[in-house]
Amino acid sequence: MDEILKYFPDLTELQIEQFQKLDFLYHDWNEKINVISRKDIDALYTKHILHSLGIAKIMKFEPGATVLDVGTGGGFPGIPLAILFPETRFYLIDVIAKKIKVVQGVVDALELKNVKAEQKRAELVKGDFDFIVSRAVTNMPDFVSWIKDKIKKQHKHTLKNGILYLKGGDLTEELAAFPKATLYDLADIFEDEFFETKKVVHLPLKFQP
Ligand SMILES: C[S@@+](CC[C@H](N)C(=O)[O-])C[C@H]1O[C@@H](n2cnc3c(N)ncnc32)[C@H](O)[C@@H]1O
Repeated sequence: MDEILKYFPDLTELQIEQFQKLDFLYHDWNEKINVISRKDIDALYTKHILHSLGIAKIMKFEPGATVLDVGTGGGFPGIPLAILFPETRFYLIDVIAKKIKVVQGVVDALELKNVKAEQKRAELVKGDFDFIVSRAVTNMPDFVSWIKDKIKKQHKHTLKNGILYLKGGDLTEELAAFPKATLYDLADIFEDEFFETKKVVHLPLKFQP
């Protein structure tokens, strides 16, 4: 939890309480349904929560904005972002029903009113969103083909809307077809060797697939 406060010192008491509760909730749920690898669960705050919040260091979601989290698994990056931006509406989807069961359990326990979680395949999601976030789901070309018709064509929020994708490793080849993509290095933001190869890819609305 100290890691979160170090980089997000302005949290409200409610947000601190919600982030603190994640420790118990994920340990508890993970006993029943494995959504976080055993070796990572003890580093929950760094490897999952802070990593998810890396997106918030790149983009401030405005009140009323809508965010789709594709392939959320146990709720990453969607749940940490929903705690941080309580006025933003988050729609978390995953194709595996039992993962959504965990997400719904965490959402209910935290009383997060700004989150809807649903078992759904990305390609079948209806609607349009200001932002689409994701972590570790598929390669960028496939991802873009799944979701490119789900970003609002006209938006009243920020000029920087679009896709925010948490990625690791060398992305040169994967992003070759997306010259408008900007890479943000999380190692420049968070002091922990875990973030050495971690990036946020921002692909704005008018990208050219
Ligand atoms: C490696 S996990 C990552 C989970 C989470 N984003 C995280 O970072 O912890 C990939 C997730 O994507 C989901 N997924 C894969 N293809 C999908 C699709 N077409 N639509 C929705 N979810 C999908 C899987 O079920 C799985 O939960």
